[in-house]
Amino acid sequence: MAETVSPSTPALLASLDPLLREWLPRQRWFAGKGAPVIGFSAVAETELLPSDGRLGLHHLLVRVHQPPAPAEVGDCYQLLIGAREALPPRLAPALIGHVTRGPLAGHTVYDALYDPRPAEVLLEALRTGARIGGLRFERDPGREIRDGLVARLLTAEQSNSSVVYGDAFILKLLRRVVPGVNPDLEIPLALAREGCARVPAPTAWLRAELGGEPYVLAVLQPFVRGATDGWELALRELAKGEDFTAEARALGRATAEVHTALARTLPTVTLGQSQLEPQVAGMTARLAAAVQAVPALRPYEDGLRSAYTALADLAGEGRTWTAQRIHGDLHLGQCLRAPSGQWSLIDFEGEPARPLAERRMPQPPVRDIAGMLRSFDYAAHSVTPAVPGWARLCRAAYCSGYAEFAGVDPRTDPVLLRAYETDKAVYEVVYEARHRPDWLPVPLSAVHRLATPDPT
Ligand SMILES: Nc1ncnc2c1ncn2[C@@H]1O[C@H](COP(=O)(O)OP(=O)(O)O)[C@@H](O)[C@H]1O
Ligand SMILES: O=P(O)(O)O[C@H]1O[C@H](CO)[C@@H](O[C@H]2O[C@H](CO)[C@@H](O)[C@H](O)[C@H]2O)[C@H](O)[C@H]1O
Repeated sequence: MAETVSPSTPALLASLDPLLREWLPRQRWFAGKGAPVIGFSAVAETELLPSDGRLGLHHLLVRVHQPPAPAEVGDCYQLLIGAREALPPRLAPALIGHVTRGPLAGHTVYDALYDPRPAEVLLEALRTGARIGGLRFERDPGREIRDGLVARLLTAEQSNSSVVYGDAFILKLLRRVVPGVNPDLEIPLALAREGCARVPAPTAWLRAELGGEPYVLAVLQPFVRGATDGWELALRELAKGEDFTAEARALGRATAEVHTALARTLPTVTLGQSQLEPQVAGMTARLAAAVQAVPALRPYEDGLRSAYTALADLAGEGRTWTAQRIHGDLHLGQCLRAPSGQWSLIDFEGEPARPLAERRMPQPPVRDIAGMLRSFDYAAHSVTPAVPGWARLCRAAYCSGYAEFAGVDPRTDPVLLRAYETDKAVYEVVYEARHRPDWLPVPLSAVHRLATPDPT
């Protein structure tokens, strides 16, 4: 079922089908690794460069069919397919396969983001505000994009794919796309409007309107040159036995700046007992599911649940909290330190596995704070021997830095903080059991601490 098919590339997807079945599940960003791929349907096919020349470029949005989900609710992925008569050896890692039938018969197809020339076609389309088929390349007219910038694909392990242009810009091409307003564009645009310098301001973006629904497909931002992410930096300092509290304090301040700007520019709501109930119910249900999935959690179940009931009790006594738009998936890896010492926060997509509507809901800012506190703990427990004292100092410095700017110290609400930290640690236990079993002791050490009613 094709919702929009450009007449210039009929049946392209059908001819790629056997190659994509083999290639797609091997991609790091493919989220459906648990079930076999049994077919595809085209959501949109757009020709960006015709394949009759030396180099063809095709933009595809494909719905992936994976049992037991019905075909029409399969995840939708964004692909950029390059087509050449022969693939130069430098592009071998990008190979998808050799096409034997259909419009690209006789061509070798590959992931075009590995190839500077097609990636530069995308930048040029953004620079000129092109409209091609259903694709809308848009830009902030107030921000300059130089032409002739050379593209290189980032090879980091990512949920999406990013291309850097001449160390001036970075384009994040979303891989699994969903209809609706994407917070990865919405939040940085809102922060830029507020003049918040902690987040690189979107310079341009790619949108599409498909079946009457809006999609955000890519976002271009200034590239922070020579940056190190917080996780790398923390591990480096730990290995040297260095103090990290000055950076932790600066990170606390940066988080507070972002939260303050978001509370000014996007809606906030008051959470009383009736609004908090579903939050607590969600935490409790996630804990129950986690205990089923990871039996090592069982001895701690009652202790962990007490973190949630303590919060529900406070709400029952009439306490209220303010919820606002937040980062939603904050950890040290989402913080970039420029050589100047300035910290930026990136990747406002939220936890990609959660539905978009949930990711866009106002939440207590402590959720981000809890994510960062967990991250200091992670760093300290990922080295041998673990250095819990290092984490304690960083956590305290981070909260102080936050309080200095926001005027509120998260430690003054220990019940709320414990509940959100517990929810994150439970999530991490499941994440590690699934993806990195060797890391399981890291969140389990926090579970041990959080399961006691008065954690320090
Ligand atoms: N503005 C930026 N400047 C420099 N590097 C960046 C910038 N934005 C992202 N990066 C780099 O790209 C990586 C992936 O970006 P991210 O938004 O986290 O993508 P994903 O959602 O795919 O994980 C980051 O870990 C960081 O190294
Ligand atoms: O960055 P993602 O959105 O893909 O987040 C997932 O992977 C993270 C690991 O890469 C994981 O983060 C956990 O490990 C980090 C160290 O590798 C640590 O800094 C985080 O605090 C910890 O939660 C994250 O939970 C997962 O969603």
